Amino acid sequence: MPHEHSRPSLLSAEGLTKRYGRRRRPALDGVDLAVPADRVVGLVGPNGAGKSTLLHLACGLTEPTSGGLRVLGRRPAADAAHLARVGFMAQDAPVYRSFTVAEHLRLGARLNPRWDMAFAERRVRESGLDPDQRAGGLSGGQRAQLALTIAAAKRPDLLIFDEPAAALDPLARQGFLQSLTSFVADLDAGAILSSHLLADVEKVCDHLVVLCDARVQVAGDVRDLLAAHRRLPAAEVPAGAELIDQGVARFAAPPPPGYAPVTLEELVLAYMTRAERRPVRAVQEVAR
Ligand SMILES: Nc1ncnc2c1ncn2[C@@H]1O[C@H](COP(=O)(O)OP(=O)(O)OP(=O)(O)O)[C@@H](O)[C@H]1O
Repeated sequence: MPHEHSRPSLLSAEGLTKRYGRRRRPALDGVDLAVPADRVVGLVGPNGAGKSTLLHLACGLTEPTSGGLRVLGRRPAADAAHLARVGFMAQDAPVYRSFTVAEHLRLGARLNPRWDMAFAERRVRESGLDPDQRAGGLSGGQRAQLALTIAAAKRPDLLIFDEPAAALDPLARQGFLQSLTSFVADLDAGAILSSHLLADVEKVCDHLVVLCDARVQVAGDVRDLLAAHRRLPAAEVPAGAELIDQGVARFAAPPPPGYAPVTLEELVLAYMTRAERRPVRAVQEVAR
């Protein structure tokens, strides 16, 4: 994380709210978030939590109902130059089924001013893809590799992935995550990756955002979060600690010795369980 002070934050949101219809519950409800530069962010949360909505807002695919969002210091998709700085890989790695692999690369070159054809062709070779094969005939893993290559060949400063590896078998997933990690390092880029697969998040991410019930439950660098949370042996909560759920507590200051550390999975589950037990909106509605 060497450029923290010289680069704008990856993502910052203030009171970010998105409703898809006036009568519907908001998909995002007053989200405040500040993700520093140069992070690989794991965005996790249950189905319907608002993860895709947040990623679509970040790419400029949809507009907020209220509140503000900045990506790399600017309004999402502010202009063509800003669009070129963000690579997006949507759920299920969509590709043009009737286009060949090589045609995808040529299309990428026409659409993206910073396109790196040498990189794209090398990646296609390295992933064993046949340039003449139509994308409709690729396996899920091959399609994911093609979509990742296209996103990275834009040479973006931020790569955004919406559940990129969900449909892949363990071997294809491992290859995909290795490619993702090496692209992020080579491009010197940040990345945001939504996933239900906590083991994947643990492998590749250094920053975590837990989104449940349209709100951020906890966010921070994984190292700091793990350092601040401990497992409590009994129901008694020591001074300076807040019980989250599932016997996991957050300490305001470095925890005293004697408490067992938590895994990332335990930490995420504690916040998800708390949000499920005590939905913020339910509490607000009772108070009205
Ligand atoms: N285009 C849309 N029109 C109407 N409602 C939508 C639309 N997109 C999302 N929603 C609703 O917004 C809420 C959040 O959905 P979103 O897809 O952002 O969640 P998610 O966390 O990505 O879920 P998942 O993990 O299942 O992909 C859900 O209630 C969903 O039904």
